[in-house]
Amino acid sequence: MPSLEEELFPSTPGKVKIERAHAMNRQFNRCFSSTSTMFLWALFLIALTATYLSFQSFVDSGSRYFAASWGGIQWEKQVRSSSQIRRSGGMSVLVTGAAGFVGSHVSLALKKRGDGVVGLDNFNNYYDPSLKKARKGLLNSHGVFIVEGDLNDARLLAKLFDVVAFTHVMHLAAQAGVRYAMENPGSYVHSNIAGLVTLLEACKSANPQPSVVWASSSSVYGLNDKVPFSESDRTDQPASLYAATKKAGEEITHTYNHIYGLSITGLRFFTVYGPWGRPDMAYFSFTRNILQGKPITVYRGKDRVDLARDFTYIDDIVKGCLSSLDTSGKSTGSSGKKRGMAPYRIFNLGNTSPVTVPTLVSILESHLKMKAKKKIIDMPGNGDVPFTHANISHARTELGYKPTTDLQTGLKKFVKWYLSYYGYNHGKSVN
Ligand SMILES: O=C(O)[C@H]1O[C@H](OP(=O)(O)OP(=O)(O)OC[C@H]2O[C@@H](n3ccc(=O)[nH]c3=O)[C@H](O)[C@@H]2O)[C@H](O)[C@@H](O)[C@H]1O
Repeated sequence: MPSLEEELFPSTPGKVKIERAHAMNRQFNRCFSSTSTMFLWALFLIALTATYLSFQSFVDSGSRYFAASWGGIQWEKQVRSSSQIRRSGGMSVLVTGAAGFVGSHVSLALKKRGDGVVGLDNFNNYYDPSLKKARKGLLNSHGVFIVEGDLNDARLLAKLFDVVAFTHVMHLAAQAGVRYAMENPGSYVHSNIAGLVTLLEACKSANPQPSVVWASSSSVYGLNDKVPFSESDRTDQPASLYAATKKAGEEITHTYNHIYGLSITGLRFFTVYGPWGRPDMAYFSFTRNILQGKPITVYRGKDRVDLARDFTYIDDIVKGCLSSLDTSGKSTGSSGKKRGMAPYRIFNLGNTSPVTVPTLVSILESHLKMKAKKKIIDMPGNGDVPFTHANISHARTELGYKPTTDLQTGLKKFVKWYLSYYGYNHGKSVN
C-alpha cells in the first residue's frame, strides 16, 4: 500500500498514470454496462461535437471579419499611396483619431501642404458615427486613407509601421469628454491608458522611431487656481477620471522618452471648438437644442459664479499641431534601444482669453437669431472645473503659436457650418 504522501507526490510520474488508467477503465466499464447508457453517452457526444463545430465557425467568422477590416494587397496599396510625401522636406504622419474633430482637421492641413498622411480610427459610437464617416469621406476626397482599427490592436500597428516608415505620429485618438467618465470609466482606461501604451510600444519598436506629438488636455490643471495656467503649475489634483488619464498619459510618455529615446510633445488643448466639432460639447449641443426649441442646462459655479472656459478655435489648434510636428526633433532610439537624449516637451494650446458659459450662449443666440430656453443649475459634482485660462507664452516662443480667432468669430463659422451640414440653410442666414 502506498503511503498517503506517496499518493499525493508519487516518486515516479508513470506510477500515477498507470494507476489512474486502471481506475478509469473500471469507471468506463461501469458506465457502459448497459446499452441504454451507451446510447445516452453517444447522444451527449454528438451534441458536444455539434456545439464545438458551431463555436469554431463563430470564431472563424469573427477572425474573417477582423482580417477583412485591414490587410491585403489592395489595403497596403492604399496605405502607401496615402503616406506619399509631395513636398521637399515633408513628413509622413500616422494620425490616430483621424475621423475625430481635431484629427480630421490636422490630417487635411498636413495633406494640403504636401505631407503624407495615414489615418487610424475605430469609429466608435461615443457620438454619432455618421459624423465621423462624413469626415472620413471629406478626407478621402483629398487622398487621405483612414484605416479602421483600434489603438489596442498591436498587430495592426506593427503592420502599419511595416508598410510605412512614419517619420511622425500625431496621436489624437482618445476617449474625450469630462463628464462621461462617470458613466463609462472603462472606456477611458481602454483608450487613454492601454491604447496609448500599445501605440508607444509600436513607436519604440519601429525603425526608424517616429517623433510623437499627442493630445493632452487643459483638464490636467484640475483644481489648480493659479491663473493663467502655466505648464510648470501643479497638475496633481485632477477633478475627473478623464483628466487623470490625460495626466497619466503625460507620465507614461515621459517614461518612453526616458527609456527608449522617443521624441515626445504633449499638447494641452483648451476646449477646442469649430466646424465639424464634437456633438457632446456644450457649444454644439446648445446649438442643436436652441434650433430645436429644446431647453439647455447651464451650469453655475460656487457662490453663483459663472463657469468660464478658454475656448480655442480649431484653426489655431491646427497651426499649433503642425508647428509641434515641425519642431519636434528626432527620436534617438533604434531596435527598441535608446541611443541618446530626445526632446520631451509640453505646451498649452489655448486662446488665453476665457469667456463665461452664459456669454457663449448669448453669442450663439445672436448668430442663430433665436433665444435659448435656459435652465440654470448649480454645477453638479461631475468632474467639471470652474474655469480654465491658458498661459501660452511657452508655445509662442517655441512654436510661434499665436491664436487669432476670438469666440464671436469662431462661433459664427461654426454656426454657418452647422446650418449647412444639418440642412437648415433654406431661409436662414447667419449674422
Ligand atoms: O479642455 C479640455 O481639455 C476639455 O475641453 C472640453 O471639456 P469642457 O471644457 O468641459 O467642454 P464642454 O463639455 O463643452 O463644456 C464647456 C462648459 O460648458 C459647461 N456645460 C456643459 C454642458 C452643459 O450641458 N451645460 C454646461 O453649462 C461646462 O460645465 C463647461 O464649463 C472637452 O469636452 C474635453 O474633451 C477636453 O478636451
